[in-house]
Amino acid sequence: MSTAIKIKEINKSYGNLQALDDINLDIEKGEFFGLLGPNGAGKSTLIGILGGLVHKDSGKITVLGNDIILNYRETKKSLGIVPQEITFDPYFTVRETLEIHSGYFGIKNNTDKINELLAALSLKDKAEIGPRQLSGGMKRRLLIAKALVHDPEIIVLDEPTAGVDVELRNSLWEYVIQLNKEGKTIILTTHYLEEAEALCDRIAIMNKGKIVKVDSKENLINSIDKKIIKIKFADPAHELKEELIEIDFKLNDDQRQIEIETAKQDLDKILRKINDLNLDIVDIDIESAKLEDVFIKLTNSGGDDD
Ligand SMILES: Nc1ncnc2c1ncn2[C@@H]1O[C@H](COP(=O)(O)OP(=O)(O)OP(=O)(O)O)[C@@H](O)[C@H]1O
Repeated sequence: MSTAIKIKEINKSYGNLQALDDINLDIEKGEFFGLLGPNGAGKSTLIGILGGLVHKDSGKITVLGNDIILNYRETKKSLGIVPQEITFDPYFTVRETLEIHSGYFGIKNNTDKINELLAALSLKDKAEIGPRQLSGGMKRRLLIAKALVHDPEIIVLDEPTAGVDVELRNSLWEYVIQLNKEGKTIILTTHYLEEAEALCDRIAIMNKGKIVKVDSKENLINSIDKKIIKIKFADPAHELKEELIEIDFKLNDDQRQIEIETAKQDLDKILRKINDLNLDIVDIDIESAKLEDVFIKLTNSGGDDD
């Protein structure tokens, strides 16, 4: 794979606040890359620098080999950035907005691409109305369409599903997955960690202006030594209390269900102990660590509330 984006020693301060602190990151062509972090971690600042909206203090970024400052025009063509904040000119319809935006890239007749985007983002029947008449979720989809009219190689989605309902979220992901399969590089920031876990190949976790970890999703999840075992018994399992005395576990009120959080290597020992008691098991469920566990460990914060 060759490099799509190379970020080298990027620093950015706002007064006394160091929003980005020596950021180094390479994103390969064709990757589905996740950029995660709690509020204020610096994700949007980094994306703003990439898109030429925020001035970096130092460092260098190249996009498909082009320096973002020296080769500004080439960079713009390669990137489709969907920003977090929604802004539109209220005087133009959805279709006109997309036609005008195509014009910024020197694309004159872009009807096929515009129709493809309107269909893929379920905006077809809204094509002739103005952005003011769109709901929040529809506006966000128009923002995505706008970023893609020039068919960029690299697509950056900054919180694209905030305020988008589940059905449309799914169809949006289907479209983005298809673009990724066609070879487009996707960079995603999201606070929905289960979304990042389902979609991304590789993930960078940022916190307080720094990248605290970059790795494949599998390696990140495997780095957490945790299993959650849930077992349901046919009858109350009073005897477990004593048998599992040295293990941390939760037994529910009717004593018919037990939940144990354990290191992977203790799994076998615990299951044997339970088996030795000859309890009648009606259901068993073993859960692995989730991306959210990694996120919390590395940033000391939860995913959904930030
Ligand atoms: N224009 C600005 N002026 C001053 N401080 C800013 C500015 N933009 C961002 N910051 C600060 O820089 C830090 C990084 O903000 P940034 O928006 O990049 O974080 P983020 O990871 O995108 O957060 P979120 O998940 O909330 O979007 C925050 O502390 C923020 O308050």
